[in-house]
Amino acid sequence: MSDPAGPTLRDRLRRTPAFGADLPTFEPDDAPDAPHALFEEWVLGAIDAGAPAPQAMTVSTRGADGSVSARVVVLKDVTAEGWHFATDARSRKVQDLTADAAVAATFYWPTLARQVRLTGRAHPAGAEASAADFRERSPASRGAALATRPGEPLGSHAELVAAIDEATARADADRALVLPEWQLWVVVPDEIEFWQGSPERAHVRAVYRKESTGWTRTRLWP
Ligand SMILES: Cc1cc2nc3c(=O)[nH]c(=O)nc-3n(C[C@H](O)[C@H](O)[C@H](O)COP(=O)(O)O)c2cc1C
Repeated sequence: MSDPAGPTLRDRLRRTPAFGADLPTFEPDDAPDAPHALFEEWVLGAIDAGAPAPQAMTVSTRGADGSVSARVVVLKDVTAEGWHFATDARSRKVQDLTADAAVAATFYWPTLARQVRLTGRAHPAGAEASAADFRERSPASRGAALATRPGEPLGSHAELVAAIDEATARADADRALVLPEWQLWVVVPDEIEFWQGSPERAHVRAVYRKESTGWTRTRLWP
């Protein structure tokens, strides 16, 4: 709780700057023809600049009942096919995407004041790619994935820790062990927006849209 005599939460939020001063620039006129190349440039720039969790991707979905939800996942790769992430087939996001493939994915690199927004559709990458992704995980990550029962009520934290210990030992003993519910998913965008914040508030915004002839690129008012 904040000190009742001190500044309010509202004051603190208003006084906290959203961006730093030393920001990169973005010139859409010089950007690559395909958004994949620009995204790669930006995510590599975020990694090289030491941005925290540069691979964090917020995936937003819509369920069969129309309810929406969003959560952070780890970006595994970007290929000509799309943006890859891995998850458990029993999770809400997979239930949502199975009912409705429409998806949005968002990246934000705060120290660079850069945001990327994708919208499109998602599909599973297939059993082989999913198993390969699972096998590439560390024993601890495989153990954690094997132990969990996504979204089910959990009695205590100790129960989780014991389940992870037991599953990690199994994963350690058997390199070939794969969680059947492990799924690699691919987000295939039809629109990608790149946004570069500016200390002068002249933010730069450009959107790529997929047309039958290829990608178009348009500068937008921020
Ligand atoms: C930084 C970060 C990375 C995460 N990476 C993943 C991931 O790669 N896959 C995943 O299923 N959940 C990941 N999670 C957990 C999800 O955000 C989410 O809590 C979980 O997948 C359940 O989501 P759902 O019930 O909406 O499907 C991550 C969370 C954070 C904060």
